[in-house]
Amino acid sequence: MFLGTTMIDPVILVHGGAGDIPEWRVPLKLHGVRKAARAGYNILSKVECSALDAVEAAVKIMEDDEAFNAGKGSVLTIKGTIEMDAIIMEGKNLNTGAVAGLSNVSNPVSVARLVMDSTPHIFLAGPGANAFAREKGVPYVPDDELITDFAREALDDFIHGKGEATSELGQESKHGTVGAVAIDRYGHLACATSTGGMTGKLPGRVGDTPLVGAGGYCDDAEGASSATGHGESIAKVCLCHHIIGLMQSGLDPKEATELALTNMKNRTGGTAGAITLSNKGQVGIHFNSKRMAWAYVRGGEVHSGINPDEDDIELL
Ligand SMILES: NC(=O)C[C@H](N)C(=O)O
Repeated sequence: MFLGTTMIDPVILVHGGAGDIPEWRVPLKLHGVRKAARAGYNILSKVECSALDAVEAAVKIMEDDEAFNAGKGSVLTIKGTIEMDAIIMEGKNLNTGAVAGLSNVSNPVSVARLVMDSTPHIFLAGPGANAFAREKGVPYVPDDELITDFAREALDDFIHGKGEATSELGQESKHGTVGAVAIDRYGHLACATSTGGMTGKLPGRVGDTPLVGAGGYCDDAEGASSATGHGESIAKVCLCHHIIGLMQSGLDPKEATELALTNMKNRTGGTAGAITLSNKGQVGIHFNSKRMAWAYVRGGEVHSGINPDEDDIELL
């Protein structure tokens, strides 16, 4: 409900993927997540702001940045092709849009938004998702323009390496899925997540990212969460829904995010990270991978980090 009065301070929190990120990629990742968080906050600062617009804008910035495994810079299937997955969700009414196996578009998150806004469905996959993007006039981008040298090298390393698709170890770790959660001044929450998946995945493989409750979940009654990491593990435990459920039983977002990730690791052996916001604007950030780039903006401050227990603060 649009109340027209300030209820809480808006917050946007983003991640740029969990993984074994090499040292030389750290500055690129931090630059990208800070830029995305600032762009999202810029939208939240407007009077007629919406958390939904803010998470879409922040994710688009990271999809356009080839330092991340989403949009341009997406990792490749074993056949050398691009198949991208994305989700967007609105906490006010649980409206959701998702796509899987998308190619030839720069911003899968915006196609997910179109699924949400202009179809009676929540999820389009494969040829249907691609045809839908064309019907909606989403600009066609040759996949060659989305494929980077890093993605090609990562696939090459994968093919000559250990031969198991991973999301957070080895070559693929040069890149990271992206995600955002936000709360606007009216108390509405939104989340969005976008990825190229895992290097060397089988064509047709769908990970956690576009699955409601796995790669993202939000409900104004509690909070919003977005995940990154080993997709099969995240999906098996419906990680984001689990986090929100733990908050419902009284944990704060930090405790809920940490406990859900520990439970996931214990049950599946996989590692991941997640970012969470409560409906009061409290932040939860945790990862059991080596690193996860994240940033959030609240008030006049931009917080960011990539190593455990890091929190750098800049003025907006
Ligand atoms: N890097 C990632 O977060 C990958 C993504 N979760 C997937 O498995 O598709």
